[in-house]
Amino acid sequence: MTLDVSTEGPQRMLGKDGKTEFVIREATYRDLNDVIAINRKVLPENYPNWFFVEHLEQFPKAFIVAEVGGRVVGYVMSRVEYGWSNVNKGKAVRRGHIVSVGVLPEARRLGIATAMMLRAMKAMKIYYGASEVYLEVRVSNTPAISLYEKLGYKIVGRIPRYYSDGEDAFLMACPL
Ligand SMILES: CC(=O)SCCNC(=O)CCNC(=O)[C@H](O)C(C)(C)COP(=O)(O)OP(=O)(O)OC[C@H]1O[C@@H](n2cnc3c(N)ncnc32)[C@H](O)[C@@H]1OP(=O)(O)O
Ligand SMILES: [Zn+2]
Repeated sequence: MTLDVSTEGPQRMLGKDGKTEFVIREATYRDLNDVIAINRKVLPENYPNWFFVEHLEQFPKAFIVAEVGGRVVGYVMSRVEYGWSNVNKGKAVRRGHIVSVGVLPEARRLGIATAMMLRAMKAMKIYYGASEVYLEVRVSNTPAISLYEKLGYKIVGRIPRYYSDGEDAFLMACPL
């Protein structure tokens, strides 16, 4: 997957329906209430407010939101860590971590998650020195798994009972 996307300023894009315009940009503090509301609406994995603030403070270039008609409809929250590679076993690397992704139901299948992910991945690489990126996803979450596969991620492991309801996670990773 090419990371041929800009990481500077707001980017206006056309949805896959050929008519919905959306904007991809870095999140600001003023977006956090919307981001938190979307997270609570679309995912069972929720976090205290400080967790969102901390990611925005530490990795602002890789905390991306999407807007349709001036309304925030999606987010990607990321971080970069130093740890064992999920791509080259035994090597310690700076690895990007996609912590949470969500798009409101009414704004799905337009390419918004794809565009936000590409921008977050490129930002992790060029601003924070990540050479690869990984994430966890529920083994039953077919839409998200196919999104990640299209972006070049591969399943590199399975984490038993990762989620609080007992479901396993796939560990997926992609070189940058
Ligand atoms: C690390 C984590 O956060 S894991 C959890 C991920 N988040 C969630 O599961 C929250 C609930 N789901 C969502 O918010 C959304 O459905 C997302 C984020 C998974 C996808 O957002 P979207 O903006 O709709 O994705 P986008 O339009 O870029 O889709 C890209 C590709 O992903 C795949 N995809 C997306 N949704 C679906 C679906 N419902 N069924 C099958 N494939 C899908 C398709 O391959 C799609 O390409 P296509 O539309 O050309 O077929
Ligand atoms: Zn994670």
